[in-house]
Amino acid sequence: MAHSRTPLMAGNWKMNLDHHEATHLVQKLAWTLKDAKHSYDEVEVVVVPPFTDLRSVQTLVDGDKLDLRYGAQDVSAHESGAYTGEVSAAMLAKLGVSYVVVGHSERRENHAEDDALVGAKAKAALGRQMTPIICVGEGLDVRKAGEQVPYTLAQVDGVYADLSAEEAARTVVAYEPVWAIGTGEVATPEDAQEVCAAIRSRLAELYDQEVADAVRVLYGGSVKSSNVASIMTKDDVDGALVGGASLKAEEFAAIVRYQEHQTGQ
Ligand SMILES: O=C(CO)COP(=O)(O)O
Repeated sequence: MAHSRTPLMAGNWKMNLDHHEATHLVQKLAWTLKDAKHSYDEVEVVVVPPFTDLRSVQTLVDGDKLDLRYGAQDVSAHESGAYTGEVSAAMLAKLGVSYVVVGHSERRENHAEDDALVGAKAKAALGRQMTPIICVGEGLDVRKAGEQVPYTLAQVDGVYADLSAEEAARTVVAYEPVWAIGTGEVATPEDAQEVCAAIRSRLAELYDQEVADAVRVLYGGSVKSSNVASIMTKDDVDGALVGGASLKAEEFAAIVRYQEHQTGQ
């Protein structure tokens, strides 16, 4: 990375680990990172547990003053009211949540979320001073057709349609090619760079270069400690959104410490 954006490593636990297990994993992660003298300024570390774990994670992070932040996996686009099963941005902000994942491909697929809804969710998070991690990325058929860049940029256009430059500058984008999620099929560093760079250029077109330079663009999809360092050598990749590998403290800590195994890549 040849710029001043702080790398961000976020662990999306998906629908795994109850609040007891969450406490255990966060404690273990904090200890592992402490041993390695991890510095918060060097790499920002975020865990994204299920909603039911957030209060326990908050208590632990605040009580022990841990060097990490936490996020939620989704948020309602609505303020409050008759939306059974939904969780509002205000409720998350009250729990000290810093990040909210919006538009994950699993929500787009299983809950028919479209770009307009994802944009509204991002706006809801921003309205409570939380950072949305906006997920975009193509499926296998699109990749095979070589259409990954226009497809992903169309998602970017749709999600940012209603966001101001000030709001856009406070977002994070996660490029997660659907064919690489949970498959062990990781995109090559060049694949990741191609789309991440295109996303940044599109943000410069939609807003300006300052906004594009401020936004961190993450790669997600089968990231592990063994492949993260080479992906992180790319200029427009500012971090990773990690699924399965974030459920093991040592493995996720090794991902956070990618710089230690970056030499020679
Ligand atoms: O979907 C992902 C993170 O949001 C990626 O999941 P995996 O790392 O398990 O492939």
